[in-house]
Amino acid sequence: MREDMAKYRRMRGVRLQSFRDLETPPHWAAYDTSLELLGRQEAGLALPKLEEALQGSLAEIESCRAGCEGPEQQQGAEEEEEEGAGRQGGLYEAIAEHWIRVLQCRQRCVSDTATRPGRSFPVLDFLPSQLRRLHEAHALVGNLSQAMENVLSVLLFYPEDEAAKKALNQYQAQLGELRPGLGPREDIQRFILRSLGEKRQLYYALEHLGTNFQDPDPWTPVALIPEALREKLREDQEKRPWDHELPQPKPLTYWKDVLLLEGVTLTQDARQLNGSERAVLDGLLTPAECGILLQLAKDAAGAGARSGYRGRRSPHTPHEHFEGLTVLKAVQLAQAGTVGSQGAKLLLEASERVRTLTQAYFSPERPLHLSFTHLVCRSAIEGEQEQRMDLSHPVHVDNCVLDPDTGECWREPPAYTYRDYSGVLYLNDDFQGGDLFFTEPNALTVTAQVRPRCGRLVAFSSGVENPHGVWAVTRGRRCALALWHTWAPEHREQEWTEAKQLLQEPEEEDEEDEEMPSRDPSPEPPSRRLQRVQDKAGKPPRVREEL
Ligand SMILES: O=C(O)CCC(=O)C(=O)O
Ligand SMILES: [Fe+2]
Repeated sequence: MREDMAKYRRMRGVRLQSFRDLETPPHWAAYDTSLELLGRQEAGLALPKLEEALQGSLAEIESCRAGCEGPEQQQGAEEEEEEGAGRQGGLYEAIAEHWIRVLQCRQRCVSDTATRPGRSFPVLDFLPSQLRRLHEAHALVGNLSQAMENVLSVLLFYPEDEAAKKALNQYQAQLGELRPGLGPREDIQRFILRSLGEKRQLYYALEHLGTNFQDPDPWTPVALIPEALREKLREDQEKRPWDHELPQPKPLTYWKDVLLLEGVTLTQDARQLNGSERAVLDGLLTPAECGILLQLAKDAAGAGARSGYRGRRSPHTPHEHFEGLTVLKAVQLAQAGTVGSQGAKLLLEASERVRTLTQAYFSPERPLHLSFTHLVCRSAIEGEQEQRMDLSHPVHVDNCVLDPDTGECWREPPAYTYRDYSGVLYLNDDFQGGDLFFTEPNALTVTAQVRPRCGRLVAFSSGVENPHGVWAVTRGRRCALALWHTWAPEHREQEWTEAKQLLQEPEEEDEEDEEMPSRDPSPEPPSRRLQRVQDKAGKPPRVREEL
């Protein structure tokens, strides 16, 4: 059905307005429209839709909860069987059991409401992420009190959320005198209080009565979970929610190399990201490593024109600065003493980590090579953020030229047609806006979003199945390592190999010098070293890729 609909929508002469959707629940319709408007930087127009989506979601949760109090036979047969043992007790046990079922059902309403019709998995953190968008959109149009109410509501879910705390301080500073009574939204306060009360009872029952409880929320405070259960639940949480439904083709090869990298976890798979060949993995870099790479980007930028490092207006938007550093340039700068060599080395190592993971996850049978590696920072230009309509990076496909009107994608130049998998390894989250989003091929309907943070990798196939863009960075500086992989060895990134050789060269030279005392021992300037590496490779330098 969905495919047919998509086909009709793409047909010439058919307009979107020709369709009346009688199936999509109103909160999803409002949610999608709001994302579309936000994607077009129409914060003012998006606000009523965002509010409608949030209120619609809360109303939907209420109506779902009301359905939980029906007679016992409404419960699934499987559960009955599973918990049948409890039925041998007396009246009090039966009442307790019934009440627990009601609570379990009510808690499930959050996931049900967050699951798009026809999809298997809920959008993670549906309510908090709507509140985040609300506070950002209110801030963009200058409604600071409402921005405050919404960011305070985010903090009810996540009291330690650094980005929310920072935004709160900024709003406070901008507002000066606070309106008396300004606090988190009442609807959200009520929702959380009630939900916590229920969770407390369900965790008690889980610990003492051996009943089931799959907490749908990642925000539940640890303090509320009985200590004896925490470790086990943390493990379950990591597996959830694809543990029972995801078919696991060749799980061993799939995970062998991934698990070699300690601390890396799969946070969202393609299903959760509402698409195919997409994944979010966390833990690829430690905070200290992110710090080193951020410092590298900063030092290279600080060296400015002298170093040949390119800091300029973004090629995608006039409202942001854009700095891009290649691995070879990083190593050259390190050799010239302009940046620390630790950063340059880590840049190579991190890109290799990404390659290993991307290959293990998407292409275990066929080697992937890096075709381009780019450390990219996008910075909001202060004073130019009012009513921005543009994106930090417009919707595009990495290996073909997308025609959003027809949904077709032309695999021909100027597209980098040999790109097979893309990866973005994020280094920070202390900026506003800048989420990555995926869309349908119409470049309008947002299907998933990813919030950057240190050590988070979003990896995806580079074809038409993954159109994506980046929302405007409206405050601060967003840095990430962008990488593209190819199956074609002839498109392997030559500069990456050169950079690696250059890094190893001093040791090799020492050895060579010992063996060949007749060689001129005078140190070479970096540029001549580079020249020699290129000669060794025996090929003329290829024109480097751009974004
Ligand atoms: O930085 C990101 O999140 C994505 C960038 C991107 O899509 C690109 O450079 O092609
Ligand atoms: Fe891209």
